[in-house]
Amino acid sequence: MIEVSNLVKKYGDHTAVDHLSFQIEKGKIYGFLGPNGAGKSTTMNMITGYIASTEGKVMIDGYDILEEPEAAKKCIGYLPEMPPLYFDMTVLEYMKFAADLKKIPRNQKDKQIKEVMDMVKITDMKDRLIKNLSKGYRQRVGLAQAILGYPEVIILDEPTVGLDPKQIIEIRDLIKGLKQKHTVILSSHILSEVRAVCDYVLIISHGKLVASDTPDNLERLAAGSNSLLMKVKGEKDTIRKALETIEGVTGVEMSYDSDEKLWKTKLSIQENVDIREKVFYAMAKANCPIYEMQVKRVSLEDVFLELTEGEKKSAGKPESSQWKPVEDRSLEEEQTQEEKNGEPEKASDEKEGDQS
Ligand SMILES: Nc1ncnc2c1ncn2[C@@H]1O[C@H](COP(=O)(O)OP(=O)(O)OP(=O)(O)O)[C@@H](O)[C@H]1O
Repeated sequence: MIEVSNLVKKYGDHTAVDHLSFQIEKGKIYGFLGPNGAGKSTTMNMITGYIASTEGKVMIDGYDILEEPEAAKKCIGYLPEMPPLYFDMTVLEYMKFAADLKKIPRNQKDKQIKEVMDMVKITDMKDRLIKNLSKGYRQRVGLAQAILGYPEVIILDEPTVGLDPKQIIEIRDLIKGLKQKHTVILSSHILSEVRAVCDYVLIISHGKLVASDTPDNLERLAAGSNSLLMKVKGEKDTIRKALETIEGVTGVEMSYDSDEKLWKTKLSIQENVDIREKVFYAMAKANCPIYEMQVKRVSLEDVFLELTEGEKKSAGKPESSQWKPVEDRSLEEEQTQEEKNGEPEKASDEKEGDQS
């Protein structure tokens, strides 16, 4: 359906997207996941033909987005990060305007507008000016224009950003419903969103694709680092020896908690092996009572944190997950870069004409 090959976008010296290649198959929801500034919006803007790539190719249903933009764009509905809405139009006026831009045949126009407005539940708001809508409703209107024309692929850039929890749930449900008839690609820096909505995840960091798989497989792949955390009373060597003989244990780390007078013990264990019972009997046999035992499974969050934690580390597997919250990253720094390299891009309203 979509084939992205060796896609590169440079803003001056800064490489925002760095040789990205991936394929999107029909009928699934894909999550494009990465911290702020990872290059998600830039990639989506290139896939949808909003901006040109520096290198590489995007094919949509066999059409090159730059060489045959009209045919390629017919297959795509796009909700950019800043929905291109005209605030002085009513919802219905805007929907008609969007339908005209998409060249929806006259005999289908009213029917489709009604269907789509019903689908995203904005019919009650049809006569309201867009500037008087809440952010959640504006997002629905943006989503509605993306769905109009029933394109095969719907691309949503951070569709729930800035919404309240109730609106987030509603928009997520709407997105899940789209899967029946469309392929959906959504970008997000929110893991729980991707976990809740997507069948397949593409993790991007510093413009590079660092992992792509189903959420379950990503967790399973990283599950080699599953571990069992314990607090045990007894002699260090006795505990260690007893634990090391247990089948499935691949490593034992111990540190003494002098307050509790217990050994804090971390067992590395093989994937899919439950050794709790063996550990219990081994410790009982060694006369070393267990005070606490907890299995620590790798979550998608751990995978994400490991993969996106730093450019230097992203090639290998970092030891820890000292994630710097994305909100803390220096926006100022990015803006300076933007100003420095200053490749002029159109304002969001000007991009309206490109929506198809
Ligand atoms: N027009 C531009 N000029 C210069 N640099 C840009 C421009 N647009 C984006 N960048 C830079 O490219 C990098 C990737 O930005 P992009 O917006 O694609 O990231 P993102 O993953 O979508 O992040 P966010 O979630 O914050 O939108 C950032 O460092 C950003 O500052």
